[in-house]
Parts: sequence; C-alpha cells; structure tokens
Amino acid sequence: MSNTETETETETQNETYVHYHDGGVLGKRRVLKGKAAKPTFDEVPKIDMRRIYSDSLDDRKELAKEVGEACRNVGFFYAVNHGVDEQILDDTFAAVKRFFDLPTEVKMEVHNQKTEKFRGYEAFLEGKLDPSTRGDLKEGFLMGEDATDPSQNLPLSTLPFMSTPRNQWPTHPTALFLRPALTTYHTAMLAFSRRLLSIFALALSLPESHFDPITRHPLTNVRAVHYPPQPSASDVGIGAHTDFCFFTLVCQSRTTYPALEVLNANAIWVPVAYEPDSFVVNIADFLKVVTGGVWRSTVHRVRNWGGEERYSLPFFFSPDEDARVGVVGGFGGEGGGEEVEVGVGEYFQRRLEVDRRTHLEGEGEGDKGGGD
Ligand SMILES: O=C(O)CCC(=O)C(=O)O
Ligand SMILES: [Fe+2]
Repeated sequence: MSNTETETETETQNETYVHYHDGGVLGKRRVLKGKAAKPTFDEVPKIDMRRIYSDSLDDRKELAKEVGEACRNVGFFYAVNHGVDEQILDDTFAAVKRFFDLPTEVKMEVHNQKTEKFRGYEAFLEGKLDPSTRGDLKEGFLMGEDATDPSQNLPLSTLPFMSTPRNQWPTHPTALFLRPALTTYHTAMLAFSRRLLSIFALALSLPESHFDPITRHPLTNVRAVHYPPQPSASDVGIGAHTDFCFFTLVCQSRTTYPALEVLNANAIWVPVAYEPDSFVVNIADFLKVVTGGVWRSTVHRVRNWGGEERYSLPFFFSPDEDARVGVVGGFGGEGGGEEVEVGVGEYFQRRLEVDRRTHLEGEGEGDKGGGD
C-alpha cells in the first residue's frame, strides 16, 4: 500500500522520481528497484530508551551506540519505554481532539497568520508542502517556547528577542483548556529532549554536555495536528519534507493503517505504524549540519487513507535562536562535503516562511533538482 504511485512521483524514460520539499527548494530522488537498488533500510528500528535515565555512563553509552546507528542508517527510530508520563500524553490528545472539534470561528481567533512565528491555528489546506497537491489535508495548532510565560518555567531572559510573548491562545470560554494541556506536554517533552540531546552527543563521541552552550534557551515547538481521513489517493496529510530543527519527537494516535511514511535511499516509502508507548524520533536539518550530512534529515510525509481520524503531536527541538551551528570535529568531509555553518534563527525563520507563506501568497518555489 505504501508504494502506490502518487502524484508526487514522476516518470521519465523509465525512470521514476519521488519529489520532496527541503526548505524552500524541491528535491527529487530516483526510485531504484531490482539490481539498481542500494542497501538501505526497510523498517524503522525500535530502541528501548530506559537507559536514558540510568546513572551509569556505560548504560547511556550503550544506548547512544544504538541511537547513533539508527541516525546514520535511517534518520528515524521509535523511542520505546521513553518514561514520559502516559497520562500527560492521553490528556494532551484528548485536549487537542476537543479543540479541533470546536467551531471554526473559535479556532480562527488565533489564526497563525497573525504572528511572525506562525504560532496559533493553521486551517485545512493552508499548508502545501507538495505543490502537486491541493494542499496539506490537515489542521494544526502551533505553540512554543515563551520565556515571558510563567507557566512554562523557563529561565527569565533579558535578551530582546525573548522578552515579548510569542504564543497566541484562544480566549473563548470553550477553548481555555488548550493552553494548560499543551503547556504541560511542552514541558514534559522539553525535559525528555534534553536527555536525548546528551545521548546524541555521546553517539557522536562528544561529551554529554557538548550541546549545552547552544541550547541554553532552545527554540521549541509543539504542533498539534489533526488529519481527517483523506477522500482521494492523490491527497496528502503533509507533503514530503525534511524538518528544520535539531530533531523531532512525534507522538501519534492509534490508526489501523500506518499514515506516517519515510523515504529510504531507493526512494521507497517505508511505513511508520503506530506503536504503543513510543515516540517516533527523527533527525532534522541542524543535526545533519552538525554531522556534515553523516546523520540523515530523512524525508517523510503523512497520508491518512485508512478512513480514521488521526492526531499527532510533533515536538520540534532546535538550538538557541541566536546560535550558529557548524560541523563538529571529526565529521568534516565524511558526509559528502556538506560543511556549512548556519545561523539557527535565520534558517528557522526562512524555512517557516517558505512553509507557511509560499502557498498563501502564491510565490514560486525553486527546484534544486539532482536528488540524493
Ligand atoms: O504527523 C506526523 O506524524 C508527522 C508530522 C510532520 O512530519 C511534521 O509536522 O513535520
Ligand atoms: Fe515533519
């Protein structure tokens, strides 16, 4: 089912390509089958995360070894036994379902186009990561770090870009429950992310605290998403893309058919089925930069064609907005010469604007072609 041809694939002289969206530019990858196929993954590995809480450095290093292999070979893994309170996850799903069930006018009070960082409500078909579709068949709500919000318990900051409120919250009496629910989820996922970041550092043979200086006030986002069942095979819940953060943790609701899919090196879509008590973790653009491309910012998409409502709660963890990231020692060259230094805030905002504005304002998009 996951290999069914869609409009995101094109065929030229017996060559089929899968197209994806990679930060404002379109990429493409050739479908390789039979003898032409390269060694690549055909499933997403499951990693038992209990050792993340161990006091023994040896345990954490052993976990880091497994994590490093998954990041190198796949760019995605299931974090099983993550230890984040299941009640918080259940309560968050219940709250977001309740929010998305509210009348459109209640949700549109906090339309994301009202804020520079596109926080708030994103309506159906407003996102359009795959230009060959009518738009992403999803609605969402984006919130994130806000040092001025006492309920987030973040260190207070005098940095100018952190001294103004950043989120939009609905004020309608029927929607007030959303704010505490998403804030609780954000806080829990942030704590887990910090532990995971130290495991990523170990996996890169760095001290656990290596990324601390660039994650003092990290950019973090929760995007609650609702994907209704898609009426047509040519629809997409979210078009093929890479994520523009350090890494993403996705909590997905149970559906019978897998909706999330990741693209392997042969341009075959690999399904990521719902797994109880697990997050799906994926490497994103900044970790690709840090590793010179050795770790993959893997292309993925969502197609919700099993006839059920689907909800997901991606948590995006980025470095500090005022940080610069470049390749860490030892990785230069290994990943194919992708040694670039990136200003986190600029890169993040540029990609956010491409993802959120292009379609609505009718701007064109470049095509970097080539593929990888
Ligand atoms: O809903 C999902 O499972 C993934 C969503 C996603 O890829 C994103 O929001 O970047
Ligand atoms: Fe994504």
